[in-house]
Amino acid sequence: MEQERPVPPQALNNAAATAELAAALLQARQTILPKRLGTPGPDAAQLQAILAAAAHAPDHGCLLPWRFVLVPDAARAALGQAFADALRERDAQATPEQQEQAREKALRAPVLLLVVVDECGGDPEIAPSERLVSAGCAVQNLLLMATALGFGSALTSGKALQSQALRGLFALGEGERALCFVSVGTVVSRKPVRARPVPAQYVGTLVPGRGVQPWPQQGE
Ligand SMILES: Cc1cc2nc3c(=O)[nH]c(=O)nc-3n(C[C@H](O)[C@H](O)[C@H](O)COP(=O)(O)O)c2cc1C
Repeated sequence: MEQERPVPPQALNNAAATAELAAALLQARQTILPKRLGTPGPDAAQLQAILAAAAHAPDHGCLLPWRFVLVPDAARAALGQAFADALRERDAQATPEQQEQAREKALRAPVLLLVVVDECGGDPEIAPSERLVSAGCAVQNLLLMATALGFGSALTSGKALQSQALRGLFALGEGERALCFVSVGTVVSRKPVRARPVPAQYVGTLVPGRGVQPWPQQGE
């Protein structure tokens, strides 16, 4: 298997330019739902770059507790059937129209991946929550690389992920959990970007004796 060549340190020696580029990339990513993603999808080299980005996620214990399963065109009908079966697992009265709607969800976006996390294999000291964080980081890397290559992307979830139909189709092991799907493709249309929270909304400062106080503190 081809190893990635390490980036020479001098490639990142202009911190200001690198930060500006990183901020632009982060800010460019927004969810583009699968129904808004069309062809062309990434070519083989682009898909390789997107998938390779995941490997740069932090991974406590280097367990590689997550994996991705590509769902190519030839497997979309089977996934659609699993979605319809999952619906019937939850609702035996689901109408044929509802089942068809469920099936149709498998046909969107040129690239579709299932994210799977292994919650208990390997070192039992590494908790499921840490594995989920690692998986989240891997997914974000993948989304950012897709964005950098000019593609739109989205995560989608739903009750079908826990269904026997889907678990069976993907042959998930006992300790494995299907986290979400990742879709990638060309942006056909997009919604306006959403307002982002600012750090003051999600950052506090620990002040011994006074608990967690707002950030920034006065004078900071
Ligand atoms: C694990 C996960 C699952 C998601 N599943 C869905 C989904 O099923 N349907 C959906 O519309 N958005 C889904 N989203 C996307 C969020 O709705 C989206 O990230 C949010 O609206 C913020 O938009 P942004 O990604 O453009 O910042 C999911 C996001 C995450 C992290």
